[in-house]
Amino acid sequence: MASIAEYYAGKNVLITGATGFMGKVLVEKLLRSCPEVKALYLLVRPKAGQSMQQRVSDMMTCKLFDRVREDNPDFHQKIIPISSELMQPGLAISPEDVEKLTGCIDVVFHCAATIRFDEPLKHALQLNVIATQQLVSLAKQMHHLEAFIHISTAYANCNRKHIDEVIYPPPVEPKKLIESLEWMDDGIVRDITPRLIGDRPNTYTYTKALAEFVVQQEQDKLNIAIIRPSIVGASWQEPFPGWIDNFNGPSGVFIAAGKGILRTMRANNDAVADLIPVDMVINLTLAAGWYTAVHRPKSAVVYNCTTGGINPFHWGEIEHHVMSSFKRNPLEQAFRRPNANITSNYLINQYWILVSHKFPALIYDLFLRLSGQKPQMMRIFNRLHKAISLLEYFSSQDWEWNSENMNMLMSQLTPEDRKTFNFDVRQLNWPEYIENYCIVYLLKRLRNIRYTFNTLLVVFIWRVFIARSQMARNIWYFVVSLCFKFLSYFRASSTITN
Ligand SMILES: CCCCCCCCCCCCCCCC(=O)SCCNC(=O)CCNC(=O)[C@H](O)C(C)(C)COP(=O)(O)OP(=O)(O)OC[C@H]1O[C@@H](n2cnc3c(N)ncnc32)[C@H](O)[C@@H]1OP(=O)(O)O
Ligand SMILES: NC(=O)C1=CN([C@@H]2O[C@H](COP(=O)(O)OP(=O)(O)OC[C@H]3O[C@@H](n4cnc5c(N)ncnc54)[C@H](OP(=O)(O)O)[C@@H]3O)[C@@H](O)[C@H]2O)C=CC1
Repeated sequence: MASIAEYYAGKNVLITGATGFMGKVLVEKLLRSCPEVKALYLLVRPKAGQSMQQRVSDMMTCKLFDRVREDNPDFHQKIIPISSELMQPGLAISPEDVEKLTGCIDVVFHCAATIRFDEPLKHALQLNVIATQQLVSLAKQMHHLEAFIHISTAYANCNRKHIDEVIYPPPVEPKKLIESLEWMDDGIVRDITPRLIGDRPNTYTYTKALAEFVVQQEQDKLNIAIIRPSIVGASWQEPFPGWIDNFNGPSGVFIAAGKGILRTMRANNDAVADLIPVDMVINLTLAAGWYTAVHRPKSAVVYNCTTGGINPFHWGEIEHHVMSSFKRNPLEQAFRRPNANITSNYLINQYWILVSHKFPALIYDLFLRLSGQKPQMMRIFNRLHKAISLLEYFSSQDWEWNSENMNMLMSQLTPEDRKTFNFDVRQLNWPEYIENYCIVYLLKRLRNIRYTFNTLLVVFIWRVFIARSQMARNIWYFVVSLCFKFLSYFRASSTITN
């Protein structure tokens, strides 16, 4: 049987959400560990004044792709951006692109979603459910499609305590919900949202559950796998330890605690913190793509991609390791010395919010006002309180996920693939992982300080040298005039070509 890299050799892969946190890691890993992959078609939208091409070019220059760049400086030739806005009918893909994609795609990875916990229901439904439905329709037209991999979340069924690797009946028939919300204005939808989502905490988990059902409906026509990661954190090993590019989930909490801003949060010390590193999730996703295409299971296979049942770590331990890491390696410009505590007691938490958050913020803002500056600390705390209030549901209780399919998949890999696409969460050393998670921010800062220091040093030595030596002065003027001539030449040639 073909190894994972052999399977992807010569394949055309379609990826949605490639500009996001997990999508980037997926693109990087495919290019690095499956170097014979034919092409990656990325569905990308223009955003914040940047064209789709510009966004993809910027993404490929980021540090995450350093190792790929080293192995293959021309890797960008394998990336084919396709303009697509998933909120639009037909995903706003041009007819020419639809023809191109239906004719050549072998594997689809659907990562795009809105992961905001406060997303209005209509918007979350449009992106997480309707866009998924449209992508599935497009996939059904693909002549050579071998696998459709949908990224869901382990919390899609967080209204249950024990979660098996099955697709549970949806809380409502998605088609009916879409039809009924169509005619309602945003105000009415906002009012009825709590009743609709019922015992789920937000529109995110609710719409991700509906999306799983939508994908499952096509299991007779497509080879489907559904990946359900729990809380996706910084990378464990690849392409280097501690890579993260956002403040979602625990990352924002860790930084707020490291900066000494966050002092208290509601979480259960003894509850399992089901964190999983992004590189492990992506390794499992690629392995699932391979398995689905090669074995073509009769029905959709669900992979609960979690750590708690196999290598549990608890919020209390996380608190301990995060705080000790920041105490040993303090962040720059911290508001106060880091000292955050978690408690499951509502009243104790409220007390500390008053004493350790609101009171110091008030004093600091008073100081800013008196010194003629704009007060800002209370605003920061209000936003932080909003963010953590949305996360507390996940840190105050625990769930049990069955992960038999994850174990089954691991047993199917060759020993070589088990190393290259490692998702064996038993190998995770939590204290070491947390240390890397926290320290990466510090390293970035230190690197900036080191660059600034080195630049200043060079300028200083040069100034001293120039002031003392006629020869150094001559070399300096020669180099400057050469640069000037070069610039003039380029300006002139670009004017001619325009
Ligand atoms: C030592 C202690 C150990 C204990 C530690 C316990 C950790 C317990 C984690 C559980 C984690 C469960 C995760 C479920 C697992 C999925 O299913 S994963 C999907 C995860 N999705 C998310 O995490 C998205 C959550 N975020 C959101 O929904 C939105 O960002 C929010 C929170 C509603 C805020 O929205 P917004 O007000 O429009 O503004 P936004 O620009 O997004 O952020 C505003 C500010 O909040 C801050 N912020 C955003 N997110 C966070 C955050 N997670 N934390 C802190 N600040 C944040 C931002 O930095 C920003 O600050 P400024 O830069 O303006 O100063
Ligand atoms: N992060 C986590 O902890 C977890 C994530 N997941 C799941 O993993 C997947 C990826 O999550 P993650 O990478 O963290 O999310 P990000 O928010 O980092 O990325 C979301 C991606 O979706 C794209 N997207 C959003 N809206 C649109 C749109 N209208 N049209 C086109 N593209 C759009 C974004 O593109 P753009 O850059 O243009 O905005 C981005 O590429 C999601 O399905 C999520 O549910 C599951 C469990 C945990």
